[in-house]
Amino acid sequence: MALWVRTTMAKYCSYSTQLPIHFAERPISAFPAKRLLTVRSKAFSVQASAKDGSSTSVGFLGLGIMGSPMAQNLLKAGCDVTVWNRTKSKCDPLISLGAKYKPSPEEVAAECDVTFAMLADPDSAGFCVCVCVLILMFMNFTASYVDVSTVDGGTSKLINQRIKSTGASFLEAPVSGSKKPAEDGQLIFLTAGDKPLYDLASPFLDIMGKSRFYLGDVGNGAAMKLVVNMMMGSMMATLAEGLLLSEKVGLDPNVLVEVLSQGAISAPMYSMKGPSMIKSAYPTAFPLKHQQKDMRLALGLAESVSQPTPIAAAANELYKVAKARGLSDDDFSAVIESLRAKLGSS
Ligand SMILES: NC(=O)C1=CN([C@@H]2O[C@H](COP(=O)(O)OP(=O)(O)OC[C@H]3O[C@@H](n4cnc5c(N)ncnc54)[C@H](OP(=O)(O)O)[C@@H]3O)[C@@H](O)[C@H]2O)C=CC1
Ligand SMILES: O=CC(=O)O
Repeated sequence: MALWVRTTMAKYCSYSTQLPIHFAERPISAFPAKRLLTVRSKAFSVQASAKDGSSTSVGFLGLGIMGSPMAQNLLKAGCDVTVWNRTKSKCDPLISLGAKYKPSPEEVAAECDVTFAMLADPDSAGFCVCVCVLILMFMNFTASYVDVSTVDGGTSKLINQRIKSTGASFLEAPVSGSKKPAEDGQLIFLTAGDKPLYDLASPFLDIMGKSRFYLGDVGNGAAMKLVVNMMMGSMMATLAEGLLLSEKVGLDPNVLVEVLSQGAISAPMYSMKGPSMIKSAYPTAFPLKHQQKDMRLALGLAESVSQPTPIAAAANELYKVAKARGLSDDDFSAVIESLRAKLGSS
């Protein structure tokens, strides 16, 4: 079946990095209407059993820095979890904790009542939906799909259309909070889309997170996440400037971090990241390439409504410089290196 789906999908979209463009261009009407065979009884049983989240099968696509601990928390809470990751080896620790494994995203979606996707960017999120859509149409008429990746609203709306065209329901639910909050089940979910699915998914969101916001129509969750991360990216760039300036004028940057922590502009991020930035250490919690992606998407959002965002635009340039210097996979706090280069202090 998986082979058939892949062959059929190849008619619609290639597996290249350009796939989401094909995905975007393909009209919904291109999908056949076989789902008229819909079997509704499963939907009712899913809704009934999911009140405490206990007997709903959960799929998880994408086991990177965030996806792995999120799936792990679901397993630890006793959920029935099936995983897939492009690099299979990242599934192994989850399998040893009791997760089931499927070799493709579409097989996870076919198998599970609710499938979560935690993928890198719009391209990879679009890819997974693209391959899942056909199988949902033919095999799992009552499935639900929750995308927790950070993507732009346009991508999220397309994913929503594609998933809805199968009869399945869709929730966008990007998260605020990094590696440690993911490990600790302390994420903040910024959700939008099908309200019944929000209710269905809430027990799982509550296992993985400390709070959840329901923001209405698809696109609002993505927009909220991008505004938050645009501000976070600018704040990090400001911290980098402050640390380097304090050093240049002979102050101890560690004292600056302490002063910041006691004043009106204190932020957990400054206290967490400042000390390691001073030591030029950037252990990755939030990869710099993802922060730059979020700045880019946020600037696109601002552009779409003619909102000036000059500070974020300037910060984005620093992340681009850092990427060009080979720091994509370091923590986003490595953005300080682009200023060190500029100021000639490294
Ligand atoms: N890290 C953080 O602090 C936070 C991250 N986010 C967002 O969450 C998402 C995931 O982040 P994070 O876990 O840190 O990222 P990682 O880079 O650690 O993981 C990315 C995941 O996407 C998969 N992937 C990448 N490209 C493709 C592709 N072309 N096809 C299929 N799968 C692909 C990777 O698979 P593989 O293992 O094979 O590479 C991996 O599972 C991003 O959108 C990020 O912006 C949100 C909040 C916090
Ligand atoms: O997206 C990153 C985060 O820390 O939130």
